[in-house]
Amino acid sequence: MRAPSLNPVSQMKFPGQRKSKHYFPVDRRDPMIQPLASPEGQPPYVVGIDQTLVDIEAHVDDAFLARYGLSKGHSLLVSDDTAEAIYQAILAGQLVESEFAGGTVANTLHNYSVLSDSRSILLGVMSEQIGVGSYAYRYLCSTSSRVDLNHLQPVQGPIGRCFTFVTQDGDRSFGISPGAMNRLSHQYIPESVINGAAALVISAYLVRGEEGDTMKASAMKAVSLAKAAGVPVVLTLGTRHVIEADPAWWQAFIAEYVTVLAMNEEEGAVLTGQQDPLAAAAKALEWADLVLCTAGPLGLFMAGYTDEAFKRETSHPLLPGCIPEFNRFEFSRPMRRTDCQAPLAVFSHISPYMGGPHKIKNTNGAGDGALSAVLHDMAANCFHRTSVPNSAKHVAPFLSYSSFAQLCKYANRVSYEVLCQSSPRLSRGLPEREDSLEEAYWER
Ligand SMILES: Nc1ncnc2c1ncn2[C@@H]1O[C@H](COP(=O)(O)OP(=O)(O)OP(=O)(O)O)[C@@H](O)[C@H]1O
Ligand SMILES: O=c1[nH]cnc2c1ncn2[C@@H]1O[C@H](CO)[C@@H](O)[C@H]1O
Repeated sequence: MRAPSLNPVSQMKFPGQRKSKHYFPVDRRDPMIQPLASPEGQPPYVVGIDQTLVDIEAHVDDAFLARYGLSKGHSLLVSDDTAEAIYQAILAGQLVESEFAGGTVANTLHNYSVLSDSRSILLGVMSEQIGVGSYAYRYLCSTSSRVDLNHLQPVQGPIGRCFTFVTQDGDRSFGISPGAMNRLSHQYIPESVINGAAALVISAYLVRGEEGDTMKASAMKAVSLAKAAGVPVVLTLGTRHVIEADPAWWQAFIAEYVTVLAMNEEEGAVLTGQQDPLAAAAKALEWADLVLCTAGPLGLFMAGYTDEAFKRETSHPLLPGCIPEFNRFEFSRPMRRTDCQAPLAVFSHISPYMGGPHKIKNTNGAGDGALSAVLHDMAANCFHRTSVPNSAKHVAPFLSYSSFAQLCKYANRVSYEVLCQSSPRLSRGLPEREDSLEEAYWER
């Protein structure tokens, strides 16, 4: 097992220059501003709850998916018998490409920690007895040492398995064999950990359990604590099937608890009834404060609120869409609707970075990557607020350090990196400076 504590980190890596203009002015200090935090001050952390599982990746054809009742592009639970049959089939065909820690929230935390070089905390279960080479062992081996696993709940039995099937078009479909992944007890949701976080990340998958599973109740405890403490709750929708089972329940849940909603256009369509990702993001603003809607080869959209008093007009070309010139105020920074005296809805969009990688082998985790970038920017804002509280950046309670437009750029860049590394978990962060960026892309 790992050492109980992590290396002390008193700094946090900031999102960095994603454009030549200062994305974060790390080397330009305003002499009038005194940083107040002591050098020992701890940077913020992000906490998340996930179903602990390992992705077992295999490349198969559509007929294979049909044979085992899987749904293309989605995540379905499979019975123990089906899991065993699948496992034998992929072993016999020597189809296993990799076995790697997965889980949509855990991927997001891992990537957050890689990008920020900073701490995140994962809540979930972990097998009490771990043999070398077991799934639990692989899980621990492929999680960043910046992800704090000290609060995991020990359980009897295996963690979950996520058969990750990549088809020829690069799309991914999941079959989940849950093991003990849904047994998280509310006693392993520490109030102090939730209350001190820059954000709490959960996924819609957490409610998908069987009779007797405790995960949903534990997640509900966490969101209630976060709400009471004013900690932003970040919900990622995970897969269409979970939402379409009861969209009205999700709408009410989001309205009650969620600050930041992340979804792809399919999930957005079942939640809101709007096929168009921009329209879906706009509709979701009825319930959430900030929305990230990824749309595969179309890039991604963000929607949110800013106060009329702080709106900033873009210098980019105005874009057409179901909301004409929707990006007009994309240089504004997001705020909670209730923090705005006169809330103004703001939208932004970006096309895939460099048009997307030359060849995409696997799109698994591209959306999780985008969300980890948004979390990094939100946590950087918390860090800056405690370090330089009298900065003009904090005249209002903004949710992120950067504007909608910059958030889109950063999220999109991280998705591209996930696609290039062909893995939902980044093994390295982004370059400090993107020398090629200006000429190659932003200045185009
Ligand atoms: N085919 C593609 N070409 C170019 N860029 C892509 C492509 N697919 C995905 N991307 C990039 O990745 C981002 C996220 O993709 P996508 O909408 O597929 O995420 P997702 O379905 O939520 O993924 P996951 O659930 O596996 O994390 C997009 O906004 C885009 O920047
Ligand atoms: O039921 C689930 N719970 C948690 N994570 C899941 C589930 N199904 C799939 N993924 C995870 O989603 C990631 C890509 O977004 C994959 O890495 C996979 O592990």
